[in-house]
Amino acid sequence: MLKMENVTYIYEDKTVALDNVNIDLNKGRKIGIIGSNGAGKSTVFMNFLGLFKPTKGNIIYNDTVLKYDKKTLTSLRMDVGLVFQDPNKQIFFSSVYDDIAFGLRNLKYDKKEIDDRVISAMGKTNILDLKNKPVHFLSYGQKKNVSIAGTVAMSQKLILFDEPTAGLDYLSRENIKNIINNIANEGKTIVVSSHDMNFIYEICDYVYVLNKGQVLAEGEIQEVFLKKAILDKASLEEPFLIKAYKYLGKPLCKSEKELFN
Ligand SMILES: Nc1ncnc2c1ncn2[C@@H]1O[C@H](COP(=O)(O)OP(=O)(O)OP(=O)(O)O)[C@@H](O)[C@H]1O
Repeated sequence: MLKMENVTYIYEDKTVALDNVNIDLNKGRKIGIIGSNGAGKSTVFMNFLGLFKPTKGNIIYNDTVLKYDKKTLTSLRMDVGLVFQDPNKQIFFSSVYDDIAFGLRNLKYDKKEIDDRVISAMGKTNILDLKNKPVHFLSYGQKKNVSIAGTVAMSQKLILFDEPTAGLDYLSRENIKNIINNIANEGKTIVVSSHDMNFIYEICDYVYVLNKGQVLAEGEIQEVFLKKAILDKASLEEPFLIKAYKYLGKPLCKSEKELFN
């Protein structure tokens, strides 16, 4: 549904954040966009969301060059959602229910539809017990789930996750993994930007490696992560499961569960 063709993006101060980048979000169901600080990941998301317009090149949306008129951008918003890295930037309302319902109310869905969707999104993100809780009492991890629920309720075809595991403990991280897998199993496309190589390796099936605004490599997840030279060049660490395979002679597994069972 979305592609980036030869996109260069230059900020006002002349920083070249993206340099002739090609990314095709049809290449996987769960796509990782990885790169060290400043590699250009957020700028990629902003361009895919239509919030930034490429300096050169095009965003291709449903096989045509993205136009930036109100009608096309509204359609893009209905198809593409974003889960912010920091849930505090995404949550506006004081009640969990109202916050998740916000986008749906904006689109003027009827009350029953809103209720069904909010409850379903809360179920999918394991926060049904928080329904009546004021947002300011929630922990960071719980707020993260609320912000994901708000996006899940919109039921967009493609969801971008910006650093979904930042600031989360082991259990919350596992919870996010399950949520993402369940959403992908419903037929949605997930795009995850992250520094957390273990998470990306376990969750994604296809990956783009960004380095200094350029795509350094792309491919099936194991194929890319087995090439240490690429990870070194992009200043990224090898995931634990790749290390176990390469240096400890263990089988090449996609999850810790697989390795230890
Ligand atoms: N508003 C801005 N004005 C000027 N330069 C910017 C702006 N925003 C980002 N940049 C620069 O663009 C480049 C890419 O930044 P971007 O935020 O896309 O990287 P990132 O991969 O998301 O980094 P991080 O992992 O640290 O969030 C960096 O050199 C950054 O300093």
